Amino acid sequence: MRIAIAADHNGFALKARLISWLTAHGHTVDDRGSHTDDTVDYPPLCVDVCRRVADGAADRGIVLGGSGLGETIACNKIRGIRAGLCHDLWSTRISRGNNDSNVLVLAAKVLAPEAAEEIVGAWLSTPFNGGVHARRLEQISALER
Ligand SMILES: O=P(O)(O)OC[C@H]1O[C@@H](O)[C@H](O)[C@@H]1O
Repeated sequence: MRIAIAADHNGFALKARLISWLTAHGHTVDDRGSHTDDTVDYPPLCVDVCRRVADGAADRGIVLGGSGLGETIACNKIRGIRAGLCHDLWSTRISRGNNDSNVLVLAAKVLAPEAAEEIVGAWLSTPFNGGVHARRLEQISALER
């Protein structure tokens, strides 16, 4: 998949590790920054990744922050984005299977690097279940109109 990824100062180190993991697993990664661990505001980074997903320039997006909470709020402001903050495999599978999330948000201050890799792997491989969930997603999409 073509994956756009970004992180603020809190997620900078984990982003580098995940880029290596994603590349090793055959994905094409578009690193949207930040490129240093200097303190930065995360909303523009979220917008950049999410616009690439919404426009079709990327298949999926991954955003990393400290808690991931602000990033999730920002990402879900972008039309067409379904961003899920995932701390474990259960929520990751729900995020894909029920919510068809197209942006994964990770909390660098919560997750061990190995857990983050495991979550990314599950998120990329779990299909959307459709059915009743498609109807609910359409109800959510209607909120954007
Ligand atoms: O590190 P500081 O600037 O205190 O807070 C930024 C974090 O606040 C949270 O919403 C985000 O997860 C972001 O990473």
